[in-house]
Parts: sequence; structure tokens; C-alpha cells
Amino acid sequence: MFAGKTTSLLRRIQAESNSGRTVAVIKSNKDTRYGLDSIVTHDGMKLPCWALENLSSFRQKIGTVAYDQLDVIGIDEAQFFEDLYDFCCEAADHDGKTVIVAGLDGDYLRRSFGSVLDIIPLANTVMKLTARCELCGERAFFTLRKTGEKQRELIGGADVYMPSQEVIAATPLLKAMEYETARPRRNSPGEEDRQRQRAFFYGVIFGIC
Ligand SMILES: Nc1ncnc2c1ncn2[C@@H]1O[C@H](COP(=O)(O)OP(=O)(O)O)[C@@H](O)[C@H]1O
Ligand SMILES: Cc1cn([C@H]2C[C@H](O)[C@@H](COP(=O)(O)O)O2)c(=O)[nH]c1=O
Repeated sequence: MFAGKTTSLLRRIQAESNSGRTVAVIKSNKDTRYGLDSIVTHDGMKLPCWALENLSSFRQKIGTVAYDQLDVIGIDEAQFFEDLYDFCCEAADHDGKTVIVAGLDGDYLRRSFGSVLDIIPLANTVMKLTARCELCGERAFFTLRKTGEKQRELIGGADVYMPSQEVIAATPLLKAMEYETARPRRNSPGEEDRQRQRAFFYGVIFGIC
């Protein structure tokens, strides 16, 4: 999370639209964080969308005529769609659409999430994005859940999750913080500020746990 997947998807869709292609964007209706009528990035960029329970309902919802006129279909939060593989095959191979998909490949325990990994063989290009670890500032490949909930699907933003560096990804938050405290610090410009921010952040997290 926070790696820029939605930002990247919206930019691609906007570019397709600017070059005269007809576009539509779909997101899962499970994600109610910013309302159901738009896709919104963590820093506020937004685009109208179709919020659906499953992808197979899209053609009927938008109408056959409008569907046939579409050139490009964007899908956000792809991990929540069980029928992702079948929809992508049908839309791309059978109906000739360009399909651009954004989603999490893994959950907070680094287990494969939904059908996102299944569609990689269908794709012409795949881009794996990374965020910045909130604890150490280095590249974060994974998402750490800050709460004790164990179910795979748990909608949330920075209140529940944070980008995390590989080593601490699957450990409880307390462990992650112990690990971070024990790491040797690099003396880079701004390090002092970052340490102060981290100290504040730890305080907040302890409050939550
Ligand atoms: N911890 C964070 N809390 C809130 N916003 C963040 C955080 N880390 C990064 N961001 C912002 O979120 C943007 C990416 O948002 P978005 O495209 O919605 O990411 P994703 O879809 O991968 O979750 C970044 O460019 C940055 O401005
Ligand atoms: C890691 C993880 C995430 N989720 C949820 C949390 C958010 O609602 C979305 C991801 O949104 P983003 O566009 O990447 O910010 O997925 C989840 O349900 N389970 C998880 O393990």
C-alpha cells in the first residue's frame, strides 16, 4: 500500500482518455473509504468509477452499447475480485479491450492476495511498485498491519496499515519496533528529523496497540 498503484492507474487512464480513447474505471465496492462514486489516491487525486461487487456484472451495469464502445478498462483494488482472471481474458482476448489492473499481489502476511498473481501470464507488462518504510525510510515492499485483526480482507488506510521493509513485514508491530530500534543508524542529512518523527510515531502506535 502507499506505493502509488492508484496514482499510476489514474495517470494511465487519463493519458488514454487524452489521446481520444474511451475509458472506464472499476473498483471493488468493498472499499468504501472514499465513497463509491470515485477512485481516490491517498493524496487526493480522483476519477469517477464503477464500484462493483464482481467484474462479471460490469457489462450489464454499463450497458452493452457503452461496453462495446470502450477501448480501455481500468481495475483498481483487483485483489478483491474473485472473477478477475475470467474478466481480463474475456475483455482483452475476446472483446479487444486494453485492460489496466492495479492491486496488491500479497496481503499483510505476504500471502498471495486474490487472483492478482494469476493474471500475470496474461499481461504484456507488469510493474511492481514500492513505498517507503515508515519505520526506517528505506524501500518498502510489503504492508504491515498495525492492528491485531487476523482476517485477510480488512479495509483501511494509514490507520490500519503502513508500508514496511522486507525483514519486518510479517512480524507483530512490537517486534518491528524492537528490530528498528536495534538497527545501526546511518548518519545522513535529515536523519535527526526522521528519528524525531519516528519517536513520535512509536508513541502513537503504542497508543493504538
Ligand atoms: N503513510 C502514508 N499515509 C498517507 N499517504 C501516503 C503515505 N505514504 C505515501 N502516501 C501518499 O500516497 C501516495 C500514493 O497513493 P496511492 O496511489 O493511492 O497508493 P496505493 O494505491 O499504492 O495505495 C504517495 O504518492 C504519497 O503521496
Ligand atoms: C495489506 C492488506 C490490505 N487490505 C486492504 C486495505 C485497503 O483497503 C486495500 C489496499 O488499498 P491500497 O489501494 O493499496 O491503498 O486492501 C486487506 O484487506 N488486507 C491486507 O492484508
